[in-house]
Amino acid sequence: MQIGLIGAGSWGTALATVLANNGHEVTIWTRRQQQAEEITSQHTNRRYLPGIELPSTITATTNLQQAIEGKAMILFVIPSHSIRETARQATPFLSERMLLVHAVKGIELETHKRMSEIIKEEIPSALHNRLVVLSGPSHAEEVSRQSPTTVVVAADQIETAEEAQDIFMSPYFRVYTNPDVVGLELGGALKNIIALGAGLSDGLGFGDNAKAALMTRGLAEISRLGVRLGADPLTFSGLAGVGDLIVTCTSQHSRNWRAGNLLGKGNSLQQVLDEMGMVVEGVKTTQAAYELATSLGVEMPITRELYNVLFADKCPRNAVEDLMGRLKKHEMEDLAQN
Ligand SMILES: NC(=O)C1=CN([C@@H]2O[C@H](COP(=O)(O)OP(=O)(O)OC[C@H]3O[C@@H](n4cnc5c(N)ncnc54)[C@H](O)[C@@H]3O)[C@@H](O)[C@H]2O)C=CC1
Ligand SMILES: O=C(CO)COP(=O)(O)O
Repeated sequence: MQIGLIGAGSWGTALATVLANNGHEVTIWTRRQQQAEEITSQHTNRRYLPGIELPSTITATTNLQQAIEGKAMILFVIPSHSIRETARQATPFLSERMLLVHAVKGIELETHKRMSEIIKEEIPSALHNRLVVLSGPSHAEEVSRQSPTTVVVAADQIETAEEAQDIFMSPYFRVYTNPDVVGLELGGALKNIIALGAGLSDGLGFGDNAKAALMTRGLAEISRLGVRLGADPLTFSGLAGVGDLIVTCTSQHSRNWRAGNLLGKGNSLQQVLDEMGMVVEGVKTTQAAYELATSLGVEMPITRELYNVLFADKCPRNAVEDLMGRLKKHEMEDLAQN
C-alpha cells in the first residue's frame, strides 16, 4: 500500500518504520528540504530519531500534493497546534477512497476541540467516516527499535478502525480497536498534563509516593472531564487511558515528563521549551483543559495547580501545599462521581 505521512518528527518517523516494515511504501511530508534529502538518501532522521536506520522504502518530500495524491492512506503526525492549518492545506489533494489516520495528542487552545473534530471541520464531509485516531503508550524511540508496543485505534465506524488495525499490526506493534473516539483523544491529550506534574514532582525531589498519587488522582480528573465530554469511562482503564498515563509519567523518553522535571529544578517555562526542541503538548493542553474544566464546572485540581505554576507564576511548592491541604474527601464517593 502507498501511504502519505504528514510530519517528520519523532513519532511520524517511528510510525513510518512500522508501516515500512509491514511492506508499505511511505512518503513523508516535511517542511524542510534538507531533512527530506536526509530521509530519502541517507535513510536517517538524526534530529528526531538519532541512531535509527530507516527502511529504504521510506522517502520524503516537501511537496504536500506529492505526499498525498494517489495514496491509499494519509497519516497526520504533527503537533496539535498545526493540525487545522495542515488539514486545510491537505484537503485539495484528498480523495474519497483514502483512509485518514491521526496520531496527535492535544486539544486546540482557541476552541477546546479535539483533533478529529478539527480535521472534520477542514476535510470534505464524504471523508468523515474514513477518519481514525491512533493512541496509546508508545514512545517513538522504543517503537523505532521494535520494542513490543500496544496501541489502540478508534473511529466512528468500527470497520474503519479495523482497516487501520490491519495496516499497522505487526509482531512488535499490537493494535486494539475501540469505538470510543472521544475517550481515546482525551486520554492521549490529558495524560500529558499529569506527566508534566510527575516530572515537576521528581524535579522537586519528591518520591514515588507523590508520583503514584499524581497518576492515580490524575486519572480520576482525566476521567471526570472525559466522561463530562462524552467519553466511555472504561476507555480510561485501557491503553489510551491508564496505559499512556503510566508510560508518560515514568519514562525517560517523555518530553512532558522531562519538561516538568526541568521546571521543578528551577528553570523558567521559556528556558524549558527552548531546551526541549520538540513539541511538549502538555503545556498548551494544561491551558485548554483548565479553561474547559472551569467553563464546565468540572473539578480538576492537579490541572488547576499546574496551570497556576505554568501561567500564573505560582511557586510549585505552594501548589503542592494547596493540593495536599484541600478539604477532606471520601475516595469511593469521589470516584463514583466519574
Ligand atoms: N514522540 C512520541 O513518542 C509520540 C508523540 N505523539 C504525538 O505525536 C504528535 C507529534 O509529535 P512528535 O512527532 O513527537 O513531535 P516532534 O516535535 O518530534 O516533531 C514534530 C514535527 O512536526 C513538524 N511541525 C512543527 N510545526 C509544524 C507546522 N506548523 N506545520 C507542519 N509541521 C510542523 C516539525 O517540523 C516536526 O517535523 C504530538 O501530538 C505528540 O503528542 C504520540 C505518541 C508518541
Ligand atoms: O504520548 C507519548 C507516549 O505515548 C509521548 O509522550 P511525550 O510527548 O511526553 O514524549
